[in-house]
Amino acid sequence: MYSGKARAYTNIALIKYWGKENQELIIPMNNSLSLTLDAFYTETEVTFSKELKEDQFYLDNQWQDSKATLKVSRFLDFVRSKTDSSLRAVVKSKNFVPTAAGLASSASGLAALAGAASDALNLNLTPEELSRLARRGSGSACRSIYGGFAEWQKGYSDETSYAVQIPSSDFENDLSMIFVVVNDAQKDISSRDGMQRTVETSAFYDGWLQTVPQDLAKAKKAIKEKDFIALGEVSESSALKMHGTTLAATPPFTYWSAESMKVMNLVRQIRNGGLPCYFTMDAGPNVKLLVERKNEAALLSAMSAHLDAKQLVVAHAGPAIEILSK
Ligand SMILES: O=C(O)C[C@@](O)(CF)CCOP(=O)(O)OP(=O)(O)O
Repeated sequence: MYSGKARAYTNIALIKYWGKENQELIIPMNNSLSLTLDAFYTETEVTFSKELKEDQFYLDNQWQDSKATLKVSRFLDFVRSKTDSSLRAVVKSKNFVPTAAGLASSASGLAALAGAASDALNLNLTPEELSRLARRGSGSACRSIYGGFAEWQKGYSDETSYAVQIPSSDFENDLSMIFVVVNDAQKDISSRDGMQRTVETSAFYDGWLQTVPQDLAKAKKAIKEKDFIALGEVSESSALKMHGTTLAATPPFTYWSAESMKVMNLVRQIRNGGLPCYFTMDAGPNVKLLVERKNEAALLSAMSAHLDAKQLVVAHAGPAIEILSK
């Protein structure tokens, strides 16, 4: 029996990953940049054993059926192919997210899985190698190997596509991210399906892609100069352009609900009132607010005048993946 355990934190992209150049290898169309957060993390334990006839996946102590297990078992197949092993595994994952629903991320889950599996098999991977491995589970997971700011360098092959830490002289600790949990969530299209449909059919996709390199450069410059306004502006713009591509897909779709729009307009209103704050969104209706830590309380009170305080979850910069003693 070989077992391993890891804890990995979620990350939110400021410059979005939205589309694959290679589905099988999960090579993205563009580089992306994220902030790892402390509020949500996944702890995963993996035990490979020759006694097992098939992989078993438990999430928060609930056995998961084959559909829910798809990303996990595909990832384990990949690990087995890399290590010439045929051993099946029991995977036990626990998501540590505040009560608010829908905040767990596949990024922390697949990153924790990669960490636990490599620990179980004593692969002793470098962060770059672990990032490359996690990418095969889920693209955004490759960024959760690092704390603070990370850049996923798209590369052009399995070997060259992985994330690296962005030096930031602690700027991440000047920031807060407030998750606004939106309750009118309709059944979402998964990020994997949403980006595939967009790449294949959206008239706006190329326009989005052309703007990414300059946005990435702006974001890295803003981090280097600790320029919050510049980072907020380029992050909000990146999210809006990414989501704009879905409207021109066939069939068109959007992750924005009526409440999402209300929150976005509220952020603009508060910003125009003089409090620097920006928003970003991913493959769901929840809205993530970016604000300087010194203005976190002011933004929280401005938002709670319009929203139920239970919908607001505060996060700060989070650490790198942790391999936990078995
Ligand atoms: O995180 C970002 O950069 C932007 C998104 O969150 C926007 F929704 C996409 C994340 O996609 P992911 O779940 O990693 O897809 P996979 O590679 O098909 O598993």
